[in-house]
Amino acid sequence: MSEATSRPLRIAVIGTNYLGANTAAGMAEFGFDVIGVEIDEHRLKLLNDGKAPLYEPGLDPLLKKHVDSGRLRFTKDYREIGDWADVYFICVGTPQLEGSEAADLAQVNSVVDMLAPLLTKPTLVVGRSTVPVGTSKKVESRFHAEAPAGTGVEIAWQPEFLREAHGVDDTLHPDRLVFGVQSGAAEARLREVFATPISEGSPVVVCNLPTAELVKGGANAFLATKISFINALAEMADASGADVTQLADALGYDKRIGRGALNAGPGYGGGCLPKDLRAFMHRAGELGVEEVITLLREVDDINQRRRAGIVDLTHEMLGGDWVGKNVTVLGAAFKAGTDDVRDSPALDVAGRIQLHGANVTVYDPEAMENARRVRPTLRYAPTALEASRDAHAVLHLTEWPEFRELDPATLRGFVNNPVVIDARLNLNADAWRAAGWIYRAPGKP
Ligand SMILES: NC(=O)C1=CN([C@@H]2O[C@H](COP(=O)(O)OP(=O)(O)OC[C@H]3O[C@@H](n4cnc5c(N)ncnc54)[C@H](O)[C@@H]3O)[C@@H](O)[C@H]2O)C=CC1
Ligand SMILES: O=C(O)[C@H]1O[C@H](OP(=O)(O)OP(=O)(O)OC[C@H]2O[C@@H](n3ccc(=O)[nH]c3=O)[C@H](O)[C@@H]2O)[C@H](O)[C@@H](O)[C@@H]1O
Repeated sequence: MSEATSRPLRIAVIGTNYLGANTAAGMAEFGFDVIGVEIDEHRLKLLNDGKAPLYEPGLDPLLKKHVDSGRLRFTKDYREIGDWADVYFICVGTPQLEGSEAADLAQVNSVVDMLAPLLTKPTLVVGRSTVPVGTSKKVESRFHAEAPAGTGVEIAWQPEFLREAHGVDDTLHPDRLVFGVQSGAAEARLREVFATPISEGSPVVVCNLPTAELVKGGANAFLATKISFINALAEMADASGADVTQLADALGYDKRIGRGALNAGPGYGGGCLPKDLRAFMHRAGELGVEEVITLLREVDDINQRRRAGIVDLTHEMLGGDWVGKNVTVLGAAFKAGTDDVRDSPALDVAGRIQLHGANVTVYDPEAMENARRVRPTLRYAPTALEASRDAHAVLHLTEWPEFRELDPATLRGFVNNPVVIDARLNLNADAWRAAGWIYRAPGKP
């Protein structure tokens, strides 16, 4: 409840795809009145029908529940939120800038363009998008200069750590809340907004704006580093006959290390870790902290090497010849549980192999539509079995449970050549070998 008016808080969520759709639904679930602002007509229509614009387990029912209850609606018209909300959350995209490693802040700037002129009363604008350190102060200067309310518009930054495929749970039950604030009033307002998870035990870190911005970039840089570290150990395992999965299990028991983000595989992808690591390096360069770039450059290089390594191994398993060879790619999403194909290792590998001249057929349980849109020249099949027809090599590149449940004996009947490359190290090697397959998994003997 707003203390002043005894009505539920009013929350505006600007930009409602992966981050924003989860945020808007979560805010409604916390009991607030929510308006989501989205400029993409297709997403807007889906959202107003109570449907998520993406595949995210549990999000459709939550959206539907609150669209139906009237607590949540979506619009493209900023006039509906001007002077309406108690808190404005900025959740627009910050992709990699074309031709640079920097973050592209055009969407954040477009929010300021449209929102600032509509704010005539004091209010709180909270950034949730991932931005380079220093961005929030620039956003603040613009609001102060361009909003009729001037310095009455207060800026806070509250980075979000949700993982796709776990978006709803991570939004409702965050493992931590980071409030980058400049006043006790802003902290109090954020504590009011997140009262439910705080009462359930989510820890809160209250800090200044640059710390909040750096926490987010730092978290993703650390995750990327951990993944590349285990992938470097996979290279060591390949060179020495060790098993990287057992290695990860044994390292993970050390509480200081932990087992999370230690699954070796085709490297990290998605709409966040790759571009956030690069934006972090770029910003470090601007700030003159070159050592950070030296540290993280290798993380990115190892990640790229994983994709190239899978292509090389496929070439080797095809007898060193691409021509006339059929390659099946199981998986298109950047990880299981999502239809997101942004910077997906699976699609990248598929595209590289196609460029070499092989015929590539892709199957994914959820990401076919998105994959077709970004890689229209690849072939697509409606099932894993169909995709494997006449294959000379089958590549397991996204760890969907249905791939682990495939019967290798049945699949054996579909292919030309029983070669499987388990880049996710997630199939039952013994079962595949017993069914007559040549099973290879980078990092495993
Ligand atoms: N995808 C994820 O799981 C997470 C993303 N983040 C960060 O959150 C931010 C958003 O990420 P995504 O949702 O993945 O991005 P996205 O690019 O998928 O979605 C951004 C949405 O904002 C809309 N938009 C752009 N400009 C707008 C404007 N001026 N007004 C209203 N809507 C506008 C777009 O149409 C789009 O629907 C990024 O900074 C990302 O790094 C943070 C945590 C998790
Ligand atoms: O900033 C963001 O947007 C989000 O980025 C990641 O979330 P997400 O991209 O959804 O996916 P992760 O589960 O972290 O996986 C990222 C990539 O690393 C790969 N990965 C992950 C874990 C692992 O052990 N090994 C590994 O190769 C995944 O397959 C995937 O390609 C972070 O985990 C979130 O905390 C963060 O909020």
